[in-house]
Amino acid sequence: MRTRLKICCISSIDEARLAIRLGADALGLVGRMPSGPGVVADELAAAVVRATPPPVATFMLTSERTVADILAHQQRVGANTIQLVDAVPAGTYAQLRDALPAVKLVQVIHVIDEQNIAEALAAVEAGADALLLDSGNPNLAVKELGGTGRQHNWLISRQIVAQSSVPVFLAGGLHAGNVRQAIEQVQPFGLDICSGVRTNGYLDERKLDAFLAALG
Ligand SMILES: O=C(O)c1ccccc1N[C@@H]1O[C@H](COP(=O)(O)O)[C@@H](O)[C@H]1O
Repeated sequence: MRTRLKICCISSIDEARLAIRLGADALGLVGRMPSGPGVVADELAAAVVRATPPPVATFMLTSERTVADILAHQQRVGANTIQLVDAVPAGTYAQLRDALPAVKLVQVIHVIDEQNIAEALAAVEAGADALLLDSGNPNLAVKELGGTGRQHNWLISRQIVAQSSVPVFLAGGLHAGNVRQAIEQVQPFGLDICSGVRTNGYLDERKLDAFLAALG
């Protein structure tokens, strides 16, 4: 099966159109975060969502952790997928699903050590529709919740993919030079990339072309 591609940190409608033209299956729109280079205003994220045709998916990245705040963020942006970049309390997925039955829920797991395998499987058990394995560190005083440009331990990611009953995206420091190895080693459902296809913060057509060529 073809490895799906999500292009993250979309910062304009032009970037969205470029990503779609080159074959993106999904676009990522980064909401308010404690750190990271990809944040955009909710109004801009909402405009990108409105300009994105099906079947391209729109992922709203949220660092909110209460159901009320996540729902409020979703109402401002209108994306069809919520990407939870931080851990959420038990019961959150069920409450979100009741409120937004058509919206998919993707839980980010920041892969630091083998304990993250149990964390990932618990998120699946609790009702996440998909997992996204990234390289942040939510334990820092100023949390890193993604957009690090760093690769993590893919041996752990491979174990999560092997044991997950839902699709798993791989993120974190991907670029044209390591994407082939990422696919072979981790065997994810999809790839998620931000800094590896950007120059000075802007989506770079040549880097994206090179990434896609390496993807095969
Ligand atoms: O990009 C950000 O600013 C960001 C901030 C907080 C959470 C997630 C963020 N972006 C996501 O991080 C992954 C990995 O980025 P990279 O490829 O390592 O630069 C990216 O795909 C976005 O989903």
